[in-house]
Amino acid sequence: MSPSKPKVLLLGEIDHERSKQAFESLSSIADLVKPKATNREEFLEEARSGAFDGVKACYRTFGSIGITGRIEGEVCKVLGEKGLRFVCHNGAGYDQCNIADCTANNIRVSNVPTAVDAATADTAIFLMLGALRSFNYPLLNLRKGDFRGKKPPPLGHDPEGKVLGILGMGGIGRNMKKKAEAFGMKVQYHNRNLLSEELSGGAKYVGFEELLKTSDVLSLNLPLNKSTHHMISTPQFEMMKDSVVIVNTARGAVIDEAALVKALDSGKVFSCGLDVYEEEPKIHPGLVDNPHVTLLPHVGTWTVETQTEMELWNIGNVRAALETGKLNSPVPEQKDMK
Ligand SMILES: O=CC(=O)O
Repeated sequence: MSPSKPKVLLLGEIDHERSKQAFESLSSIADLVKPKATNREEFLEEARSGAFDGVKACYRTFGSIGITGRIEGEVCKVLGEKGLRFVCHNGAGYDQCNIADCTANNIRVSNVPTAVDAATADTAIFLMLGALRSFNYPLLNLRKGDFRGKKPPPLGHDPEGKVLGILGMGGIGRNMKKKAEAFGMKVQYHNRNLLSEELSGGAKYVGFEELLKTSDVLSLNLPLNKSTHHMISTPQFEMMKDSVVIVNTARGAVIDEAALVKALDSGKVFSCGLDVYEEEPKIHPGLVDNPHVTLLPHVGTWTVETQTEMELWNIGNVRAALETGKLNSPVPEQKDMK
């Protein structure tokens, strides 16, 4: 008798034709299963009932948090006991997964770097220009049939000659750096590690406080974890230049949203461009009601090309897990996991 195939659990949807086919092709080496559950309680019940016995790897999407809740605690324990060894997260930011809980249950986690870089950096540039130029205000007025608004739109600022401070110089930060230079900006960065000259592309490395004190625009391009939660709050805003512009395409909770609203209201922050929020899909009323800020609903990677590449990359992680027992892009916290 041939040994039974392992199972792959699909949490969320695969949307694009090429990736649907790539996922289906895994059926030659694994049985592909989906949950019936629609919330965490039902999901745990389904797992305990044996429906996921033999699941070795799972492919999960950002939206699947609606089915499972965060990948932490009981979910890790129950799935780990049932044999789950790999969680392949389709996204760069994997803050929905508690890596310590996964490690404790012998579950390895991967994310999707690189494929997200260009589209997220494009979004950051859009938000930066929108915020610098205060484009949202005239956009709103025009749509209300009030061409430039009763009051003329506030004058914006040119990117040319301004200093862009990038906090987190990974793939997205580096991609944004190149694009910002095309607008005549000078780029400096702060990162956990100093980058080689080749990787930094000549951007100046500065300490965290110097970045805050000397940047005209501050862009957040770093992951959310315990040490970056509310990294930007009132004391940090106080250190910044007057009329600074803030751009966030990383994760909302890197900024203390209430402190940002206060800094906008006091004029310390000229404007901001945000794609991410502390409690998505809720947004602080002080942001929604402010006509001058540029807001997007977490669509940084929302293009056909990028979504397809992300799905394919994530399927590549599932395949590698099944065929070699290793993930192509394990999360850094687990790089040394035996
Ligand atoms: O938010 C998008 C991602 O983490 O890839």
